[in-house]
Amino acid sequence: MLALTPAQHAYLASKKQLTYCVDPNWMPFEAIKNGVHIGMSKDYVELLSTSLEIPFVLVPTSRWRQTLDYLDQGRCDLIPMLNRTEEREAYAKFSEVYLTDPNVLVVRNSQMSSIKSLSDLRGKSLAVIDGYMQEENLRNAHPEIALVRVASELAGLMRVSSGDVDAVAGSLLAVTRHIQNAGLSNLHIATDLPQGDELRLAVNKNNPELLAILELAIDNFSYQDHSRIYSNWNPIGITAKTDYSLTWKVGLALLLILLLLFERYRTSKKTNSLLLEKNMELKAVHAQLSIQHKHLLHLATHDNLTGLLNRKSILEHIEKELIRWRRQEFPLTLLVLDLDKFKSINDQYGHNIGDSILKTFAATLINVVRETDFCARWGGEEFIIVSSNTDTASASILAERIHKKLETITKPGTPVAHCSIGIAQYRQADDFEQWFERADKALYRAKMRGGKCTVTEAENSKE
Ligand SMILES: Nc1nc2c(ncn2[C@@H]2O[C@H](COP(=O)(O)OP(=O)(O)OP(=O)(O)O)[C@@H](O)[C@H]2O)c(=O)[nH]1
Repeated sequence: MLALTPAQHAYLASKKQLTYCVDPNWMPFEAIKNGVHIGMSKDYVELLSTSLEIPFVLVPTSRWRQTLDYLDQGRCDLIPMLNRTEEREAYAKFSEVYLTDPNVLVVRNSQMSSIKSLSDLRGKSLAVIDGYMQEENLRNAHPEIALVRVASELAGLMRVSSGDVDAVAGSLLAVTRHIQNAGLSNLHIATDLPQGDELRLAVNKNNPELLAILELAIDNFSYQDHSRIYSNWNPIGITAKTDYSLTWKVGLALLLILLLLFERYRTSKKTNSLLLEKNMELKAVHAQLSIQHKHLLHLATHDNLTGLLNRKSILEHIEKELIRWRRQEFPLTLLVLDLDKFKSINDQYGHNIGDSILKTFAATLINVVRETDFCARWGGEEFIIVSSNTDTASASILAERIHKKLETITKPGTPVAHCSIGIAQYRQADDFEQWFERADKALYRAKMRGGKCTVTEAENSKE
């Protein structure tokens, strides 16, 4: 059950239904087929509709640009899967990221060795999908590349395949699906692009109430929901199927070799195309496995609930950071954070609200720290931040920002969460345990002062 405020209930009751627009041609993420919405976003929309108890009605569009225009003009209430970009922020507001997919550069096999990264495309042509995030990113970041706008990923792949343009940028899942379905065997994935898809829900910027409601519903998506939707539209069973068909095709290839004795020219052509087809299948399987691998790696290194690094993985980062420290000493500071009176929040509001506070707290840390800092869930309601090139004084400023931010981000229906923070700067000859213990003692002192405050190791030792 979602913790909606009375105002949010009234908002939904007055709307009666929510309208949405999708990309008409972006499988497996989403598409419109014979007027019906299909793809992963369809399943997410159904989840939203069930948990908010309101019908979601598709407003069909024929091109992606039109989908964006409809949101801008308020002709639909939301787009369920949208990357955030500077240009889109002029008319849309975005939820947290809830689905990611790498983006890749695809080239012809014959250009495999000459185009290995974006920098090899200087003076060459690159197909981008009209209105997609990559069009905006690459237009701004790589003016030296001649961009060719195309209507869809498939149109871009066909033009690369025919030699009309040199490369195309697209989402890994969509690109591998098209290459496989259209049998574009002369294409090859050259590299990952720096920016992949980070998909969020988007509403018209004049509608922040709706965004707050949708965010509550997204928070409720479970890991099982995500993996069920992913496997609905990206069936992993392909590996087993491919094995059988490979066996069958190898048999056929042997038969063709016998026929070679009679029809040398025709048969060799067929064998060649068969091998190319198998090669493509292997590439597709390889791409699927690499997605699964990334997914599993993420599960092994990140905390399931908050998405932060887990304890095992932060310890590995710290080990590397200490090796770096020994080469070039720099101020390196550890912050240990613990939510205050969390047991009584759980007791009073229930475990689900407790979980939601942990997630919001984690998102706050990620927002506040620098890109070079590492944040992790240490366990339960305890978190740590390792901040490089930061001394105790700067870490105290960071801690203050966290306290302040917590005051402002409380969601409707949830209590204000506070935390206590202990800080210790790394010292030569410390091992991690000694360093952690010093920060933990400072945290204990902060708790003794009643919580909602920061104590540095220096203050702690004065007392
Ligand atoms: N909802 C939720 N609660 C958790 C999770 N992990 C740990 N907890 C709870 O966090 C609470 C921690 O309680 P305590 O260690 O007594 O700490 P506290 O109530 O925050 O008290 P102080 O730290 O002294 O302010 C326990 O009730 C745990 O069950 C989690 O993943 N979700």
